[in-house]
Amino acid sequence: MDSIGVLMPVPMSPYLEQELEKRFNLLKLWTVPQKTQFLKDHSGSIRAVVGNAGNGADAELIETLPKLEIVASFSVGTDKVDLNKCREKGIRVTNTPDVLTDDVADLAIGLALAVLRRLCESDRYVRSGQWKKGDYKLTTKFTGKTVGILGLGRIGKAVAKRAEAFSCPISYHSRTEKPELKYKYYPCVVELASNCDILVVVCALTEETRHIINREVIDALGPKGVLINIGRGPHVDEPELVSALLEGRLGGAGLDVYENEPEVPEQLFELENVVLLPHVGSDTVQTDTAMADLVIGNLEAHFSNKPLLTPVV
Ligand SMILES: O=CC(=O)O
Repeated sequence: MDSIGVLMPVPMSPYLEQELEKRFNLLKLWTVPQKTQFLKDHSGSIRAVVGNAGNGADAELIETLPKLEIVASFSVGTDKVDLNKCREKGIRVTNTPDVLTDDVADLAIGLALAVLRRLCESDRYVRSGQWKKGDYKLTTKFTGKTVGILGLGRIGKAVAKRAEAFSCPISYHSRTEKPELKYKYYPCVVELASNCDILVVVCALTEETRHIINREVIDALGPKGVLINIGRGPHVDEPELVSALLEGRLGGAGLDVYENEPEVPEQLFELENVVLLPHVGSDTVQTDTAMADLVIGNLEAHFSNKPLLTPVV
């Protein structure tokens, strides 16, 4: 398979690069200065693109690569891949579900604890020597808080399971009710937000879920409510979130994702009821390896005419 051109637009995992290089002709687009010319020069040999949560394969890239057969995303979300264009052209698409579920769900709970118990702020309190002048203030209990989950797929269910261990009543909103689950279903997001203390956003980003967290939902969550976003930045109307936090209309937020990554609204930097992470939901050594192995498994299956391991298209 070493003559097969595999295009990687951005760096994502040294282990993945190393393993791809052992098997394919890996073309690292970020290392070349003249990207358009490079793509033209290699358009006859590039048969696969390996994208990620930030850089997938848009219609323009797909059109540039006439020999493209598969987009193997190093991510569970495929919102940066033009799925319709892929369907139209018979290009296969794969992602990396399941292997990252635990890490992302763990992080959701970590963010909720960090916001309510002010973990980052109290860490800064110790480091800056302020403890010597007096005790840190009281914070808010997490155990028993009502957790609302927006999107009860694999990761949503894993968040629910973890939150249950903290005695949190669970409710959710998703496109359809899941009667086999014992959690309370709300057919509308505003209702879910009005009836929970912590709202965790974990659904897929689609045209229907873009800005699903708007002013009405934020106000329904209210001055004691906490928003946790481990889904995608564009799920949230970010200027509305920022003004709600600045005006005290929302109790707090734990964010791993933003509308224009890596840009983060600077007004949030001063707020101690906000915890900001740089989109690291699945970024552990163990999961990086498992995701990379899945990307390679999908590419090897495709180029040996075997069924894909985790097909999306
Ligand atoms: O954001 C990360 C992913 O989609 O895997």
